[in-house]
Amino acid sequence: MTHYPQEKIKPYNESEGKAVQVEKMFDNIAPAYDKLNHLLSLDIDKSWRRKAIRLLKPYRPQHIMDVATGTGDFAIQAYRMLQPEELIGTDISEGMMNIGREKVKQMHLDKQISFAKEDCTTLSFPDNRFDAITVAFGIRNFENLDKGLQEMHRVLVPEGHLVILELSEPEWFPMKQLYSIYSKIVIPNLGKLFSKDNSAYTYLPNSIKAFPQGEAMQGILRKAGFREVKFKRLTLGVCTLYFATK
Ligand SMILES: C[S@@+](CC[C@H](N)C(=O)[O-])C[C@H]1O[C@@H](n2cnc3c(N)ncnc32)[C@H](O)[C@@H]1O
Repeated sequence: MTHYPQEKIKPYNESEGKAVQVEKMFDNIAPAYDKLNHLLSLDIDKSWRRKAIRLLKPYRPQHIMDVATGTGDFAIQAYRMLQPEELIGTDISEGMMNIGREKVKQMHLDKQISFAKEDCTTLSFPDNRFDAITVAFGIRNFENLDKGLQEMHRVLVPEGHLVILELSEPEWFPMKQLYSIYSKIVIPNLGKLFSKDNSAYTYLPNSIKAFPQGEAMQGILRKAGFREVKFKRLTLGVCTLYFATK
């Protein structure tokens, strides 16, 4: 098991474990999360989500788990585009999922989309349970990335697919320079203002910076047992989309 730099980047302090702090942080920012998410990404996150889900369409997955589902935006979009028999959103933050539960109820999708508290590094599901797994902006927060990926591999059916969206640091001019200013000034200040959490939106760019991206992440996915691992940089590298098969 390798340990990666982002596993040491924690929201609040050095003493508590990362998962405990991440759960607290998301419970804390849950009421502001949706608004801030769309504001900080200038709504581009919506097109990233659609692009990611489109990759699954040809395989018509019927049993889907959306890991780190948070307030459910990815799960809702996936349900609309794929119409699976079953869609379970899992997360460690009940605060985030409660917002998601309320949203799906209002959309009359509460029979189609369910939520369950699950830490992705120790899933309670049996082997070969899902045809597809999706994770949007979640894996960067795992306390143990290798374990999380191994668990997702275990509960996928053979030939099942994993789709990951994760924020990344642009490597080239001019986006590298623009992103640098945005992540040092705009994200922490707007984040603090809207979420009232002084650390969460400093943790965000710091954890993005430390997280393995592109070819490095491709290697980590292969090590967890995935094959045909592909990735695509979106919006000049602000986000990276990974697609892998069990
Ligand atoms: C940035 S939010 C993303 C929410 C949603 N996927 C979206 O696209 O808006 C990250 C979520 O990951 C969850 N999370 C962090 N570590 C996790 C873990 N080990 N297992 C499951 N969920 C986790 C957090 O609680 C949080 O709700």
